[in-house]
Amino acid sequence: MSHRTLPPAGHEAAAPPPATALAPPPRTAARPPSGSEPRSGGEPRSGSEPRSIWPASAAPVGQDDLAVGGVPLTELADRFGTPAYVLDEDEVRHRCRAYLRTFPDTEVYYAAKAFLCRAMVHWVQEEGLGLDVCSAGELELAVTTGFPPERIVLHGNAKSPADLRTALRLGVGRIVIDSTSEIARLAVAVPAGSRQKVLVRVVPGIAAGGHAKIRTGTDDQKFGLSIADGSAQHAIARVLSQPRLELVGLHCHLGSQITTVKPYLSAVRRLIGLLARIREHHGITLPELDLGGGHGVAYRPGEPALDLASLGTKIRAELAGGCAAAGLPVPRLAIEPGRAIAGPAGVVLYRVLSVKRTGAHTFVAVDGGMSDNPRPALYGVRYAPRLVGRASAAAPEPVTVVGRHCEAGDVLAADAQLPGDIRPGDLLAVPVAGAYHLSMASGYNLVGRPPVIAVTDGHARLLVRRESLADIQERDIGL
Ligand SMILES: Cc1ncc(COP(=O)(O)O)c(C=O)c1O
Ligand SMILES: N[C@@H](CCCC[NH3+])C(=O)O
Repeated sequence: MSHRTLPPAGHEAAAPPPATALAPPPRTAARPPSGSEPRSGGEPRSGSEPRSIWPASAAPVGQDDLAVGGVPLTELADRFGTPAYVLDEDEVRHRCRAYLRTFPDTEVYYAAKAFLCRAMVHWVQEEGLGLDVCSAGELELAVTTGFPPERIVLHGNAKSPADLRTALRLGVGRIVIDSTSEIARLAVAVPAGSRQKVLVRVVPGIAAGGHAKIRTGTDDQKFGLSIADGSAQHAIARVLSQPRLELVGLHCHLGSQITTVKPYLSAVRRLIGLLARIREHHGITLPELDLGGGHGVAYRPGEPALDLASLGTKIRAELAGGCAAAGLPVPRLAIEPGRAIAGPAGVVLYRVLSVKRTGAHTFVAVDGGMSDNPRPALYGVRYAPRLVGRASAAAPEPVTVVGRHCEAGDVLAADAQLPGDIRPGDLLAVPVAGAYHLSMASGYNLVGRPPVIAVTDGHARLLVRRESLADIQERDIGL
């Protein structure tokens, strides 16, 4: 389906919540690709029915190839080279729609840090989502692409003067206060006669998230203001004393890659408690509650994923019950999914450059690495690459897929299963590559960042070109 023929944004908002979790509704009759596995959305399916971690459009082509968005991956590798990131536009759009259907009456902000480019800005806007940004860079890219600034929320634990200036100049809808030192700094920058809507990011004291480095709901980390030690309450009082700041609500983001609903419900309870105390002390009722993102997806067959339908139903029930008990009106809800929208829509293609068999391991080295995907090195996460473009009768063997960088820790997929005859020249495809790969890419070893290619309806188009040596050299102005 081309995006030109899509219904207008919000068109499907009145439909009943889907039976699926983060999965898009069924669109094609394509069979899941061979060797595939649970859907990253973790949607409930009957019994032992196989589920896929690939985009819903993924379909086998002949004996050995796989098409995504109707385009064979071997064709993409030949045309655009490797490494290359492939983004299934329909998958992104359907994930946006699944959110809007599951969370009616909610502001759904796509978290741009997961992955942003101009096309992504268009897709998210056309589907009717807002945008969560955390720098002047993300903000400028979005607004200069035409995204309405009033539907943007700005985050950051250490917003620079340029971030704040840009936010005020462009007129962002909301700024999330993350520290007390930011309050006066922001207030003086707001032009006389106007008011900036703000939320205060609070730390509810809840441990959740896929790895210690990405848990942000507890007191022992850098984000937000603690409810337990009173910093949140103190910041709220300071904000309320600033006439140029309009406090519209509370924000919390528990962490990332959360696969159960329970921590979100605990957060709702604690935030309602704080809303009640704010009304008691300050006589005001805050109208908004932003629960952040963090919705987990499966990266490998059998891994758990957050059930979006259950999240939607249970959050609404908790909010309604808790507010009724506290005598508060139900605030307008906001959420900020990043990974669950972009992650499963992406596939990365690598070419095998060498295969080394040591005593204990087989190392399959490819032409990318930790410079385009630092996640395994950062969090020890695992991926499930597969061979495409060559039929192999060899039995699968455990291998370690490594990158090309000068680090022994440059691992892309530990304990992966690939055919025993894997060899240089083979093409590997890794699913669930759309979030936090390229957005965290580095310039290590000056290899240049890979391109991003959109696929839809059997067509491929370049969204972001490969970073060339000329790009790299241009920045280095010499002596
Ligand atoms: C404030 C905030 N909102 C939303 C997100 C998006 O998180 P995720 O991509 O896990 O949904 C993040 C990143 O963890 C974040 O820091
Ligand atoms: N970058 C992390 C998650 C942190 C998200 C940003 N707060 C990941 O790759 O999983």
